[in-house]
Amino acid sequence: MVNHPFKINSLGHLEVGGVDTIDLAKKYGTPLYVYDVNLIRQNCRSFVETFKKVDVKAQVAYASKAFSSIAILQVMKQEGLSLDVVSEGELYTALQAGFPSERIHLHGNNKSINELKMAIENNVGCIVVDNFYEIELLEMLLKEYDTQVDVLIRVTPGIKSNTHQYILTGNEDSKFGFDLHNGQAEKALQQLQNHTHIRFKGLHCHIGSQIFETDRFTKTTDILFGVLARWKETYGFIPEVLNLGGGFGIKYTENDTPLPLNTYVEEITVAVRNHTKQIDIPMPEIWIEPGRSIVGNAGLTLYTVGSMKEIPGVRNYVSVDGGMTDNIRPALYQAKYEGVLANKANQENETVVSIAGKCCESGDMLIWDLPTPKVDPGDILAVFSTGAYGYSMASNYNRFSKPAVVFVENGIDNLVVKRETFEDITRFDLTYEG
Ligand SMILES: Cc1ncc(COP(=O)(O)O)c(C=O)c1O
Ligand SMILES: N[C@@H](CCCC[NH3+])C(=O)O
Repeated sequence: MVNHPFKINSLGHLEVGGVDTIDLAKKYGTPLYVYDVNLIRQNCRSFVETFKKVDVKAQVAYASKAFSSIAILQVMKQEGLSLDVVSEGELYTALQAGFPSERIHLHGNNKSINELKMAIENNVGCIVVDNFYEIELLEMLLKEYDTQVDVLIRVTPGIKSNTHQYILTGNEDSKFGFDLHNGQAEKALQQLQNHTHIRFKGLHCHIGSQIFETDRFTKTTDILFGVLARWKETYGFIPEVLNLGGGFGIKYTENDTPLPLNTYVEEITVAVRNHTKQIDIPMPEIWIEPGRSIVGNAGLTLYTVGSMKEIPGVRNYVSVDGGMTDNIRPALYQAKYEGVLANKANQENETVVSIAGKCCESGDMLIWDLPTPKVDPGDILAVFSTGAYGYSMASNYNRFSKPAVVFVENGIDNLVVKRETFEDITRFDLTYEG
């Protein structure tokens, strides 16, 4: 019944990391994000250990946009990962978590002077340069600081993947990166090679998110190496680093059939190794940037069921105490989720309901057509695979407060992000007397 990596305990309740979710709901309230830290660690280790097994120098950079908080970044640090940040806020959080700055990579298609300064002042390991304006800013700042930085350039290979249009990034018509085919990437190379303040290390490319086919990644390496072969001949350029981004798909519903994480690493490595042999260059370091595949399936959200509306012959709406404010993905990408009544996890399904949120929007739906046992007010609904892009994309729409986040590991639960209070909601508001 629970086709996700969680157990049902002897009380018939859903259990995460050895802790009863009903106890968690009572202790911390709902909505509540719950993470199985052991699963997060397993996901990290799948990537790291596979790179070791195939004997490739690598960095696995957790894409912190998927879920950033001090506690999760401490876990990533413990696991020896690197980190992808895309803003001052994400960088600040990483520094607060004590994350080693030399393993932090700064991204962004419109980095501000302040972001670049913060990165330089904190000696981040790498800046992934996205456009010509950024090159100008970076040159100016590095001269001012009289220092050097490692740089990759982000390129768009012109590849389409089978995913939602909003989470495609490697196509030609993208706001990200230098186009590989129209000469932009080559012009960037000419500007950066042999630069006095920029140590130009190689290429970065991220083709999109929630991708299941490894052939999209191998096709990307074909395209990159087509260009690298030419750059070797023309400019003598040999990349030290190749960053192939993240985007490895996870299971949200039974229709998703993700590959084991090691498969992506193995196939990417084979493709890169073959190409390096063909064009006779040393194997570069391979960097990847998984976000969703590290935290997505390790997280779930608990809600309390409230009102219900039955429209005979049409639909049964069941409303919960959260919604698009804690999970925007169904409204934004028509994303599908599965869930169970956590307090009735071993009962037979006997009805089909649609789970509505509390916001004043008809589109505020979390799940359409979920088979469940008989639903009663007060039941606890667990929605699976909400660990990525749930909390990080949460909002205060309708002035709902953002939920708390709890980590569970080896039967012990820890609050790692507090629930927002009403005072938090109004903390920036100033009075106006007219
Ligand atoms: C540059 C970059 N790297 C990594 C990621 C992480 O993607 P995912 O969470 O799908 O692994 C993203 C998001 O799509 C991204 O834009
Ligand atoms: N936020 C998106 C993915 C975009 C990732 C960043 N490029 C999601 O929820 O699927």
